[in-house]
Amino acid sequence: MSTLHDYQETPVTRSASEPSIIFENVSKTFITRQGEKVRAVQGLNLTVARGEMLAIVGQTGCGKSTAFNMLLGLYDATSGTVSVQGMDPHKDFEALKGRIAVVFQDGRLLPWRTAEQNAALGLEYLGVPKAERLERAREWLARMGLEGREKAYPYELSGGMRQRVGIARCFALNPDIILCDESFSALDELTADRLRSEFASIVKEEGKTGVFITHSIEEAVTVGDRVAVFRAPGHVAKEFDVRGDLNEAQSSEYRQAIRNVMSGV
Ligand SMILES: Nc1ncnc2c1ncn2[C@@H]1O[C@H](COP(=O)(O)OP(=O)(O)OP(=O)(O)O)[C@@H](O)[C@H]1O
Repeated sequence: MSTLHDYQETPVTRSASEPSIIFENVSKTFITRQGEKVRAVQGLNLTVARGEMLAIVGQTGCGKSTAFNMLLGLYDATSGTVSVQGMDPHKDFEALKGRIAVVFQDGRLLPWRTAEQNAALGLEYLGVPKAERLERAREWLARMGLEGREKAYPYELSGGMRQRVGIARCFALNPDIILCDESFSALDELTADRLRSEFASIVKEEGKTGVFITHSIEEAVTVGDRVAVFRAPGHVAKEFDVRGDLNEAQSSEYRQAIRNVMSGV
């Protein structure tokens, strides 16, 4: 008998306890240079509660990045509503600055800056004074195990260390929401495993809301409290509640169920 828990979507409410992120019947259509319409996202309904980590998994081209870019305010929805902490991320871009931080795949470090200067970059954009931003950057570098490497340049660091600097930069901002797009996929498996669990623990300890985009079912089940399986064009085919410690048999059952939904079985 199956032990899997399907996620029951709670009705969208507008209150103090309203979810941190809401997609309500969202669609995004691109017009190509040849004038063709591409429906990247269609009928997307999704909520992320405050303090929750949602993993989004789906095959290439199913609309994950488009949804992610709408959260960042880089794209406006063609129809429907995207709400981040009660604001429209596209229209209220300035107001949301500093509240959302992104961990990119390769750390996206500036090669001419030291680890601490890179970790302080987000705070610099927000206008935080130099002494304060470097102090916060150093605190987070230490927390990420990089004490003593503050003055190192990116070329002197391993891929895993560079990603740690990227994570330190993200947390130094003290954002409410953390977004990750394939953040650990460029690392070797062991380094990725370690960093992924450390990252997930810090997100929890700090009470942040997280959205984690990945192609990897394994990663989605490990990192997420909940896994939303996307299918093209950009909608949630099914959600799975995976919070709590899963034993190997349960984890394997979830992975298989997610694989089936991803591939449309
Ligand atoms: N700027 C754009 N102009 C036209 N079409 C686009 C644009 N961005 C994305 N698309 C199309 O929208 C669809 C969804 O793309 P998207 O990048 O969101 O998928 P994805 O799930 O993130 O894929 P991947 O996992 O490969 O990054 C694809 O068919 C893609 O070709």
